[in-house]
Amino acid sequence: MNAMTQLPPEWHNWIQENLARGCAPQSLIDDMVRNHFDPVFARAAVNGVMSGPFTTPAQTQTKPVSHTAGYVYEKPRLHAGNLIRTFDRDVRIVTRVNRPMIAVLDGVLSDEECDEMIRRSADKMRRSTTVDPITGKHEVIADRSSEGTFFALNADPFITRLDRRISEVMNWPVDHGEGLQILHYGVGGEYKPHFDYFPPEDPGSQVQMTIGGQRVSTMVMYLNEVEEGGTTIFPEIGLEVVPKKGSAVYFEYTNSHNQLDKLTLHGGSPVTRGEKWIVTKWMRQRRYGEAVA
Ligand SMILES: O=C(O)CCC(=O)C(=O)O
Ligand SMILES: [Fe+2]
Repeated sequence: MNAMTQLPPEWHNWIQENLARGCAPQSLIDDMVRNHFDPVFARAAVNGVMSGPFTTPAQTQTKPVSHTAGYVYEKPRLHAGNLIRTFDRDVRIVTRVNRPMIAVLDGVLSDEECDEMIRRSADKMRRSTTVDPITGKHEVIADRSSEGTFFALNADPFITRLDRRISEVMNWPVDHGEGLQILHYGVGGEYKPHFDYFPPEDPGSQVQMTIGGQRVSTMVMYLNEVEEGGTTIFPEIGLEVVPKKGSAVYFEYTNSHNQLDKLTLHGGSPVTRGEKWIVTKWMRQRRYGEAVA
């Protein structure tokens, strides 16, 4: 039998989900090889997902990245004005940075929605097992530390409502969005500075971008108050956003010429007291799930 050298979308999700749960990368590569993937390809695919922001904080590494010089700032996708009216909620813009394009938004989620999101995620992490997408067999991986989970687009009416509101706030089509990704940090938990876009020189980036193209924008929503630490940091410009339940930080980094804005380097600083729950939305250039040749 020929080894597989194309990454089907279900395997892309499978790698993403299991890395987010803290599975050892080598165990995922071994599983893929057992399922007839070419070993070199399997390693590139897992590395590619790892170099994206799907990894748990402990696995994240910064690496030198080269970028297009002279990023051209176009008209922001985010609405002008101080208030964004979505179909079911008004969201207030409290701070804007123009270069890079960053905004802090108030009231993206209600307190009840934040609580519900945490409840559902904690439940999901408890129940999580690894599912082999070919055999459908569920397996519990012993070395997993449940750090994150995600909700497929339009998973149920609650998620659908949030996906719709978030797409209106980000002013980008709902079907260009990846599923909502939840991350939980305890004391000491951090997310080292990284880019949310796929650096073109990383071998795994090509694999990532076969589905929906490059990422264009991010919104990180805070689900709880963090006692101390846990700010979202933008080291290139010295900005720190303090988590506030229901608020969010939004930023854009890919323009219509496919240039990438390296000033959007960002991370989550260590939580020094309490805990931190966030939900992140990443938007793609095209419909997510739409493969390109
Ligand atoms: O934890 C944070 O504040 C940043 C999270 C982040 O960078 C991401 O989810 O891509
Ligand atoms: Fe990020």
